[in-house]
Amino acid sequence: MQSADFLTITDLWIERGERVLCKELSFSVQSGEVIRILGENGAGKSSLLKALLGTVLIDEGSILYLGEDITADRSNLHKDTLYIGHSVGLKKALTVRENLALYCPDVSIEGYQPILEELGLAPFLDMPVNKLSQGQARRTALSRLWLTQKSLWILDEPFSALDDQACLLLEKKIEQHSLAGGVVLLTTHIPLSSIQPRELEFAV
Ligand SMILES: Nc1ncnc2c1ncn2[C@@H]1O[C@H](COP(=O)(O)OP(=O)(O)OP(=O)(O)O)[C@@H](O)[C@H]1O
Repeated sequence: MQSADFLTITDLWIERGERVLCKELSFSVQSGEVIRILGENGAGKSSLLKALLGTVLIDEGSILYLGEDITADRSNLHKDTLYIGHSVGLKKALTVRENLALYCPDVSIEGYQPILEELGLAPFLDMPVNKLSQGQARRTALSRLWLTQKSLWILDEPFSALDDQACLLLEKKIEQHSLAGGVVLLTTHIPLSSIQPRELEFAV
């Protein structure tokens, strides 16, 4: 028996304000795929990611997750998804350690010391996020990719504010996730150097 697509998007129609962002958009995603959503500023890439998550309403169309229709109820998708959006989504008054404890309650931070060292976060664990640079805050948000186990990563501009070393580290992590059968949907305006995602042009 043929296994179901990881995601099947059919005839998606999204309007925001006065604009139609997409009409009858259909595509499917298989396990292990990395998909880069392409499009100019304002094309609707972030809106599409949010529509998949259910935080932007879709006007028409359907979304299947592993063969199950989740258009009306995304809870099964949410259980398996890690979303990191444009804003880093951290509690700014809390320290890096406190944020990680909040978002990754099941892990012992000490067990992840090597990756926190590699991400350059170890010296800042007890610093409030509002005292970090943008790149350090982005690294903190992205460390959840190492600290949690979710099959679907939805990453909106994950490379922004990162230096070359952190970009490479993130690309390597995305590649490992896909080799392990995970799925990554991402947007980025930054050229990628070591991974070649499937590209999905987003335009009306
Ligand atoms: N909260 C909102 N309410 C109404 N319209 C919005 C809202 N957020 C974004 N839009 C509109 O939706 C359209 C698509 O925006 P979106 O952020 O999805 O584009 P994008 O392709 O991700 O852009 P960028 O590359 O600049 O990040 C834009 O016309 C924008 O003005």
